[in-house]
Amino acid sequence: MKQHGGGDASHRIARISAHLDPHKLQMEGKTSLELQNCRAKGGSSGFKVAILGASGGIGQPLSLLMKMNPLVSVLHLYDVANTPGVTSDVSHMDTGAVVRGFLGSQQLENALTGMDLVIIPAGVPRKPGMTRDDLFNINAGIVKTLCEGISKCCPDAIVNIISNPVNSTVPIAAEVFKKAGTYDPKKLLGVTMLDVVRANTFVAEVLGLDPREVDVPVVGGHAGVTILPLLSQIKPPCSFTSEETAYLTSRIQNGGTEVVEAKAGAGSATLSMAYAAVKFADACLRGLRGDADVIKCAFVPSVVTELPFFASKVRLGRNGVEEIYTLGPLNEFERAGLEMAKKELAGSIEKGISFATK
Ligand SMILES: NC(=O)C1=CN([C@@H]2O[C@H](COP(=O)(O)OP(=O)(O)OC[C@H]3O[C@@H](n4cnc5c(N)ncnc54)[C@H](O)[C@@H]3O)[C@@H](O)[C@H]2O)C=CC1
Ligand SMILES: O=C([O-])CC(=O)C(=O)O
Repeated sequence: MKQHGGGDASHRIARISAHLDPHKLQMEGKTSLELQNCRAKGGSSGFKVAILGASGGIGQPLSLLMKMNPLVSVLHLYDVANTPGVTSDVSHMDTGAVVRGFLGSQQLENALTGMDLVIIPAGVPRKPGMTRDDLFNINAGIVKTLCEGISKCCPDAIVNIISNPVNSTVPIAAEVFKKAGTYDPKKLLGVTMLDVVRANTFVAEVLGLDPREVDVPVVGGHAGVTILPLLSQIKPPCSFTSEETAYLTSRIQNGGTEVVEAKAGAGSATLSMAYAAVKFADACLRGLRGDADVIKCAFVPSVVTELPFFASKVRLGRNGVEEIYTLGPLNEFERAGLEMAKKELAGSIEKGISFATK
């Protein structure tokens, strides 16, 4: 019997089950890209987004939240483990995005082909007593390989890097893209949104405000003293005692460690990170759509300081980062913090560059 929407019923059912199982696809002799295209026609108009590391602590809630984002028409979930289960689960949500799963390195290229935005939370998290830099030995190689895939399959995509240490993994990504001849500094962004999310929350707590009314710029990088909240520039404008400033700065800088210790060996921030990653990815997509005044903090290739990468407020647009804002007036406490941040950042950036160019 012919069905409305094209194809007979048995073919349509085969197509739907194949979309959930890449192995069935190969048996049918169709490439996953062919299938992706035919499925995408049924989805809503919007952007194509891939999550690399989609089965992890961050990856799973991030997949859930991106499936809920109306700007996403196609959502590719890639990991080296467990993507069939995560994909099956998320794909039952009755939202517009079409979800497809990709398992293992042989499926990386299909996962990346045609993507507008690639979000990378792949890699190991901290345990108590570790610094983010202790993750370098494992995560540097993971990010390098994934970025080589991006260069090959979706060189024009916006890339959001979550994997730690962000202060080094973003420079690694830049070097991989340079080597491949695909580097566009406007499209590479390290995700520091969680620092802003925490800063807004902790400041709101101290001031007795709704966190949604607070906006704290956080600049520098994403580890310890490189996380530099600019409390003198918060919205709404407020002043703090020196005790409040010291307490808030330290709590924001150590927010990640606070979660690592509370989880006691079970990992680091995942739920608040997924929330922050979606907030940031949504801003990138709104920028791509052409919305005006989309401004967020991110760790990007930058000339704001003498360092080649730095986190500050950026304006997101159709080409990615369209404007990077200067730091504005800093008070004495922040100026001292900036010097400490730059010193540590310089070493982490250099470490990433030399890893990728060796
Ligand atoms: N930028 C930020 O603000 C934050 C960054 N992070 C970082 O995010 C990363 C992930 O954290 P979690 O999700 O908690 O870790 P997790 O261990 O729960 O998940 C990581 C996932 O990556 C996958 N993976 C490993 N190697 C891969 C590869 N080569 N290709 C694709 N996937 C691969 C694993 O199979 C796993 O599913 C860590 O490096 C962590 O430090 C965590 C919180 C905040
Ligand atoms: O602290 C960690 O290891 C994870 C992270 O980057 C954060 O929560 O800010």
